[in-house]
Amino acid sequence: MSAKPKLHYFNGRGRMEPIRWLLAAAGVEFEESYLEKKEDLTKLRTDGSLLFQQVPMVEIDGMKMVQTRAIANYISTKYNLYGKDLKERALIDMYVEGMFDLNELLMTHGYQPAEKKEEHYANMIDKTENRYFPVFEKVLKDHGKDFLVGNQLSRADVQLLEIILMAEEWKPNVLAKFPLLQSFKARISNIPTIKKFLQPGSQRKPLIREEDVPKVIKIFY
Ligand SMILES: N[C@@H](CCC(=O)N[C@@H](CS[C@H](CC=O)c1ccccc1)C(=O)NCC(=O)O)C(=O)O
Repeated sequence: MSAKPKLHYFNGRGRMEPIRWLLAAAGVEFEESYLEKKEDLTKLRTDGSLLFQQVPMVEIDGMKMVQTRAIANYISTKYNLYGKDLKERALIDMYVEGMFDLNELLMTHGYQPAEKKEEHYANMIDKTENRYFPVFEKVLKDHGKDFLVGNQLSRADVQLLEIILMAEEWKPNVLAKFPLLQSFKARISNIPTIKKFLQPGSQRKPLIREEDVPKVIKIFY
């Protein structure tokens, strides 16, 4: 039995949350090592653990993986969350890259300075409702299956549920015009491994509180 993956990041969502979601959906237990101060980051850097001096870093299968997308690709391939063939993987990649673009907005909103928050929010919600969610609503309609690609769970389904929940945190009725996304959310949330991850006490991280933002920034700058 290989050792559990070990995630190195601060105790929050940031760029590591999509990786936590994938591991949880795959039913893979993982450990976490939290960076709490700049010295914790410096230590990882000086012992040569960070290829680009950055986190996320995941110790998995004897590797110290960095770069969120590379880590997510590895986990998705290893745990069969990447479709059944090259064409399904191509669709999954397109959908997931779009989701990463939306996630960049959703993930960073809480970190925006006061003077940028209103404009950032308007753009974030506009892109959510008018660029990204309409695409996935149509994919679900045209594909007509339980999942976005093929007929099995993939990383695309996992990451779409993650961003749906993040979008709802900022705008609770964001799915009002997307009935197929509403049923998708209920269906995927009910998958046992995901249902467990959504329970209180799991390793899923909460939305960052405004008062904690300076503490996170201080670790990295
Ligand atoms: N391409 C890479 C990029 C990885 C990356 O940007 N890592 C950062 C920490 S995460 C960041 C922390 C505050 O800015 C954050 C925290 C919360 C939300 C968004 C970003 C880092 O290590 N910054 C130190 C440095 O760059 O010297 C990847 O996809 O993995």
